[in-house]
Amino acid sequence: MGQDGQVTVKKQRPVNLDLTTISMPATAKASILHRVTGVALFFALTFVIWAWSESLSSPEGFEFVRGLFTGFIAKFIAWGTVSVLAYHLIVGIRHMIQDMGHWEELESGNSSAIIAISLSVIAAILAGVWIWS
Ligand code: HEM
Repeated sequence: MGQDGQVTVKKQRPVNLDLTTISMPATAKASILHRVTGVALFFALTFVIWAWSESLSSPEGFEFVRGLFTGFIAKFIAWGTVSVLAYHLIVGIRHMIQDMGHWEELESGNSSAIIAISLSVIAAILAGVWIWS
């Protein structure tokens, strides 16, 4: 406290807001990506719900949506949606296991984050093979 009763803070504190120079542990990366994929899923659902609705509206609508999925852009959106869902699901399951009191220590938290991210990368590769083959 200063003499005037106000909280005094050192003015020249080091501040680093440059994300590119901040070294983040795997747990932090997993957490940030989980939020990013949660928001991405929300927007991806507009495409999924539209495609569902259109394909169920009529036989022509079904053929139209089926035709779309022969193109790269629709395939890429579908791959992105499946990959982002796989990540959010896998890291979400890790999150719920942590909520039950496991993998909260530095070592187990870190290794479970690396394993969850690795499983998601494998899932994204498999999704790509599935969609493009
Ligand atoms: C397509 C459907 C989904 C959408 C749009 C969605 C979206 C979101 C969003 C926006 C958040 C908040 C993230 C944050 O504030 O950090 C979140 C959190 C969460 N999601 Fe999802 N999610 C979906 C599906 C799932 C699934 C299938 C799981 C299964 C495990 C899941 C597990 C979780 C968990 C455990 C959290 C809490 C994370 C935390 O407390 O930091 N979500 N989700």
